[in-house]
Amino acid sequence: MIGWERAQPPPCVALPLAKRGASLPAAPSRTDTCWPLITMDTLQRVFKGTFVHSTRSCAMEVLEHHILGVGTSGKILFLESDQEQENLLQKWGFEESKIEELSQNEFFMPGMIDTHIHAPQYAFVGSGMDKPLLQWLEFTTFPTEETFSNLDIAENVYRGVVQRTLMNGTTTACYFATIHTDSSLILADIAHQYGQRAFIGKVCMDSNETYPKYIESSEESIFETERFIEAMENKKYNRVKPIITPRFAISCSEKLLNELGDLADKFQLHIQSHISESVDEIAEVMRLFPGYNSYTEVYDRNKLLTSKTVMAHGCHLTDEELSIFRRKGAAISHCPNSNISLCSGHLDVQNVLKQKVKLGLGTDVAGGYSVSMLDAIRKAIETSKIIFMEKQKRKQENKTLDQNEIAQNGIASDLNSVNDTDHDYKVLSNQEAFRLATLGGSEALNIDHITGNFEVNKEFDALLISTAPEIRAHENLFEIPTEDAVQRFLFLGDDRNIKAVYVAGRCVVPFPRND
Ligand SMILES: O=c1[nH]c(=O)c2nc[nH]c2[nH]1
Ligand SMILES: [Zn+2]
Repeated sequence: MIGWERAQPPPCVALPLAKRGASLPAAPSRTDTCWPLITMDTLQRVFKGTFVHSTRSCAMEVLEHHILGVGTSGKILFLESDQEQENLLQKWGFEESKIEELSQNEFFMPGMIDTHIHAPQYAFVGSGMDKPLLQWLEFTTFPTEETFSNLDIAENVYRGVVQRTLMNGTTTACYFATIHTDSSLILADIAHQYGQRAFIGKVCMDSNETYPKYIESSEESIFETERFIEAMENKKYNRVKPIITPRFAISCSEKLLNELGDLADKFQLHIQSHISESVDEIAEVMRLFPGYNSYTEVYDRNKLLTSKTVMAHGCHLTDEELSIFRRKGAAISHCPNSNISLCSGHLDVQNVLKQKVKLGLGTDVAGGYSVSMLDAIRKAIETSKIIFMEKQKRKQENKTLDQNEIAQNGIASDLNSVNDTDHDYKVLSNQEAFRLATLGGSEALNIDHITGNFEVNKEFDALLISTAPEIRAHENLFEIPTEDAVQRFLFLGDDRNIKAVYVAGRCVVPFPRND
């Protein structure tokens, strides 16, 4: 299997999950028409304490005094109140001593999902922050990415970015690599080796007017993308998958976009790119693609907007374009640090959610200067506050205009009237931002049937968070409501508070020692 497919309806009845680990089921006889769907899943670890996650109906659910069991498959086998402990011991046949109990200062949350990050740009993270997008690409980004034809450079930087993101709680990363197939494959190997769940995109670009040294021909781009897909298929990595990656419309011909759309369809692959990040970029796209009505249409007519597509930014998408996203089931990766750092614009998250478009968060390293998804959470909230303040200001200005008009004409025209949605605009809550960084990201990447929260049968991608001592403002922090401790972690926490990281039940941070 190349992509992460949703399970098809079962062709035959699955074995019941209960009592796994007690004894193996008899192997089916040769006359059986099909092998049972569910293989043996033995209980591997049991944790007891506080679990914080999001569901469709609740942005942040805090489950205190709960017990969670993980199977050898890496899947969550149960999550129940600890009042059920006796029943669980019986049902799953384990000893009480097997239970690993969290301290009062600890909780589990789902691993965070970075829906948009450029692995090679980790090489210059935090620099080149004084230019707008198109100049930043020309003078900082392309010259660096070009050097990734050198496999030693690639290996060095890619090891660094995988380690750093994992330590910062990114259990799933959706990576852009560079145009170089072999170094992109090294990124896949490293993600696999460290146990990070990842999409890896060999970048495609057959046009580069500003920096012509970093380019491939259309034929090369397609040939190399197929080679990349095949090599990834041969590796048979369970949790590291290829993703079709046209860089953005400016760097791709119509022919290339179209053929990449065909490839995504042929191999049923995920797709990622950039869209409507800055005003200058949109103007350039409309110049290059005069036969199209909008940036969204450029991707859509070339079959690149599907339910497995994630597009970074979308700051300037119109409601009409957002409705195409909704119809196609395509997602947006909101990268607020990058949008501010490159002065690109702000995404109105509340509007995207209102339009029911799938939405996740991304660091967009190195347009964004932080590898941490906690930073993406904070910047998403701050961006929303900026939009709120702008709307408040506009409301106030319009009120003054109205008053002046009434004074002059006895009546105010409705030219100044504030949009209804401006009146009830709500700032993004920390709970909702938490959901975007976890469950939202899994929906955006179309892997919410596998990860994103602690629902039974999903894989256990989790962070063990300790709120002590770095963010403990005073000694009795653990006496404040858990919701408050979580909020403080979201605003003040960092990798020192992330004591362990699990992907599919396997502890990947701290890194296993080689000796
Ligand atoms: O933030 C961005 N980073 C990039 O590398 C890029 N390429 C095209 N458009 C881009 N936007
Ligand atoms: Zn980007």
